[in-house]
Amino acid sequence: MDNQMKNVREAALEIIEAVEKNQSYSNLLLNDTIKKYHMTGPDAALLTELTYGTIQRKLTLDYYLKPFIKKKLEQWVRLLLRLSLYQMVFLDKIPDRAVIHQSVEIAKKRGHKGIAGLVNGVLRSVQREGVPSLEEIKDPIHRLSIETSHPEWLIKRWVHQYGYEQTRRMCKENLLAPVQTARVNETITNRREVIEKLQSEGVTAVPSPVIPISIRAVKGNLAHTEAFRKGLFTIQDESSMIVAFALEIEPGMRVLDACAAPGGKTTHIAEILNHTGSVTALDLHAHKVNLMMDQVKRLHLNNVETRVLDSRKAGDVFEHESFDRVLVDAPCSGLGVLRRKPDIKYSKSEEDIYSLKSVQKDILDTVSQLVKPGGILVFSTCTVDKEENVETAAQFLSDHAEFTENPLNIPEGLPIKADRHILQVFPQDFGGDGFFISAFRKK
Ligand SMILES: C[S@@+](CC[C@H](N)C(=O)[O-])C[C@H]1O[C@@H](n2cnc3c(N)ncnc32)[C@H](O)[C@@H]1O
Repeated sequence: MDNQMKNVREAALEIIEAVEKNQSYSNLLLNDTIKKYHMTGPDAALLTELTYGTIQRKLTLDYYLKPFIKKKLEQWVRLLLRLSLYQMVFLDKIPDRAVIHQSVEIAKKRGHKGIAGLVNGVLRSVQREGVPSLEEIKDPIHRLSIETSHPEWLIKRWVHQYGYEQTRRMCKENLLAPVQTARVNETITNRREVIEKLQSEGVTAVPSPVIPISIRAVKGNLAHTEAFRKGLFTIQDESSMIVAFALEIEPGMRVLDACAAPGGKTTHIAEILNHTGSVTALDLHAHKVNLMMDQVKRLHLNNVETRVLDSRKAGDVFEHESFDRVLVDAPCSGLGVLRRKPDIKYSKSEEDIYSLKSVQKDILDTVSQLVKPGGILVFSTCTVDKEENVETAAQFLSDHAEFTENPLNIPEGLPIKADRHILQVFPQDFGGDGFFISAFRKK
């Protein structure tokens, strides 16, 4: 057990280092590491907690460590201290002396006796003296930035867009682990059957109070079940599930999903079509299109056609005005999914937001030509930034007189309301991702 725990911490340190060097995203590295070391239940859970927690709390941890670090440290030593402090300050289940012992062992193994002594000294001083108080930070923006570990530019931007209180609630929510939710595949089963089947496999799930086709996992991992392998559901965030409702799909329709991989919304649309009509699913990357095909097969769907294509070229490939519905679930900054991908908050910049906005505009301009008269175009993102969301949607309407606002059709159980054709979901609204949805109808 002791040895296993040490391995988990070393693995966590490796992931945090790779993320810090921008080598990959934390969620991808975490999955790869769990597979590589064949980690099971408790070890995988601890690795996830340590990795996400340390990344999520980076700015707070650095603030806490600052008074105890007197000289320049090698990067891995600083990260080891961050990882150790996360356990000492934010986790109750591991005694401080165990954390310090494990960290010193890692320092000895990777470095030398001197580094082990330094790690031991810093952590023992923190244990003795306690971490500095956040109350010492007078500026409210800077304090919120350190307290919730979001960069100051982002806090300023959100306060400007949504006010201080909404920003504070969003930043706090971004530190919590999201509940695992799944969309029931109603072409072959229903919510009650899925919940019973999961129960027989030792996984407890309950019906979602906000989305009629969603279940929420209470105990166990939905991904590791036979019910999942057999295609009874798709693991998907509840905010993402709202998008297909906004498309107002009817049987027999021809639908284009312009940015489709990994296929969460494509398969939802195909399920609503229930073996009628068709969904044409485009994505820029061949490997992602392959992943999408795996999902289509797993869910036993027969009405999805995939294609590797830059949707900015879709106007040359498909007949104009030939789709009843077009979805642009656009590439975006991802600032609505910081609970799942905490590293995004440190890697994205304001320039990224403006360049993504320009890609979003180009995709919308092209694929809007493919919408039939009377058809609906939905534009969605998993971000909360106004520039990428309401601004892109407003610009689209002002550039395209042939489109008008289409009032949003969303599930009644949601505790939030659309503002005519626009819906901004915040992570704190009902525990779903931060998400934006807008709908337009071609005149
Ligand atoms: C937000 S994700 C889509 C998520 C997907 N709709 C789902 O629900 O699973 C955006 C996708 O757009 C793809 N993409 C980015 N630029 C594109 C372009 N110009 N044409 C087509 N796909 C693009 C990315 O590869 C990425 O898979």
